Amino acid sequence: GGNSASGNSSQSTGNTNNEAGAKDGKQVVTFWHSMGGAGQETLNSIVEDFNNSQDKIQVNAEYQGTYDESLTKFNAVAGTDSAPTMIQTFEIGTMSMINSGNIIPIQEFVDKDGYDMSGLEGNITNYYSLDGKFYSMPFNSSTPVMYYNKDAFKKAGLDPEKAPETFEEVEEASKAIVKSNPNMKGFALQAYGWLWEQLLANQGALLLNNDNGRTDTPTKIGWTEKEGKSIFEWVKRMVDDGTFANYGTNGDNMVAGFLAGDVAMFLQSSASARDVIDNAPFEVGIAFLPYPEDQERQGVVIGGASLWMIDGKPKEESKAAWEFMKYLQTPEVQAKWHVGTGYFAVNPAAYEEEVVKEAWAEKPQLQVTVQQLQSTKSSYATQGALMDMLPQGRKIMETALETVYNGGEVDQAYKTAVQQFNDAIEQANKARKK
Ligand SMILES: O=P(O)(O)OC[C@H](O)CO
Repeated sequence: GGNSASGNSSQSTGNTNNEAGAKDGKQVVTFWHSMGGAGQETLNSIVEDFNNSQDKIQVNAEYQGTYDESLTKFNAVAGTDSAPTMIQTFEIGTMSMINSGNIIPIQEFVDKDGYDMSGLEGNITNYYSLDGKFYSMPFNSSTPVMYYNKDAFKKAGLDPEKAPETFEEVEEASKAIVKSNPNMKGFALQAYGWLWEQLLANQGALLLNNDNGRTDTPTKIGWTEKEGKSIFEWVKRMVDDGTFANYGTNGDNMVAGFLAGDVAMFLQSSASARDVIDNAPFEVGIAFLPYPEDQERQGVVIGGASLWMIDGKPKEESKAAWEFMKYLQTPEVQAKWHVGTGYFAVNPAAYEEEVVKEAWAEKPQLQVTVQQLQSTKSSYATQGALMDMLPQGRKIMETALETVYNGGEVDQAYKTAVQQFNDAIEQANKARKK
């Protein structure tokens, strides 16, 4: 996916024609995205299919770096002629996009067109529908899963068909791995705020108060000390055991380490499923996210990104982008997207398509990601948090995690992070009131 830490450095942008307006009688749509690797290949192929399917609209898909990088570029050109027609923005950018005044809510197109959004996956609607209104078009939805090396499990005397389910089971399995192969670590957790948020939600914990910002503007953090610390303490135990692989914030290095047999388990977006399964010289298992054994598994929050219509473009151009957005929702396109990447089909009718059935038979791991989403218990915790300071909150948790990876004490790192997180919430509220 397009996350800040594991973003892929691919520079291929497909068609780089960036001129707005009509071209050869065609309406040109400029689409900024953050898909690297298999995501980029699959997206380019879908865009090509769309362009070939009709002769009125030409979509130019342009890779703009990670979600963070793309948003920074966008903020620099918003309101000018260089702004794209539409942009893919990560889920935690939702509130800042809405507050920016730079977008046209998708709901306006839905209403004008009488377009039916009821076919969307319920968890995805839960995340993106605010007071019954869609501001952006759901497109690439993911959640993290646990990837593991089945061959290494066998070698360590572990059952490759039964992945560890709890934090404690992950620790036990990690010890067995290191014992059977001193050159391999047991487990890696990229210092990535998104993963920390998901491990929190899986315990039923809120990230922000006021029901994760779903019923009112948050005023402070929503998790308890026990919930928040459990993740740090778990990692700390593995650091102390010598079973933890420290890749810091670098997701690319972590995946490379897994593929090279340096570590047996890691957490990462389902978006990486095809890249990981296809590139591993061993059998890859995919499993649900772990949780502390004294809690019950609650499930995951929708991650990934959605598509935003940029305000201030000629009407015909926005209308053309809307046609493309609708095309992306069709079962055929969503089926191709799911099997080519590991992202969900936002339109679950896609799972009935032949290409999905074949892919699931051949790579059953792909289906585990969908099962984890569909077995998620609906609550404010798993609906996910909304606030404009969330990207900043992620950075705070990443710094705290890295401190612990590098030998720091949990109590101090945790306390500092909570303080900074609450400060960020307060500052964001003040800034908006100005
Ligand atoms: O890498 P992705 O696209 O699965 O997205 C992960 C996070 O939700 C981004 O905020």
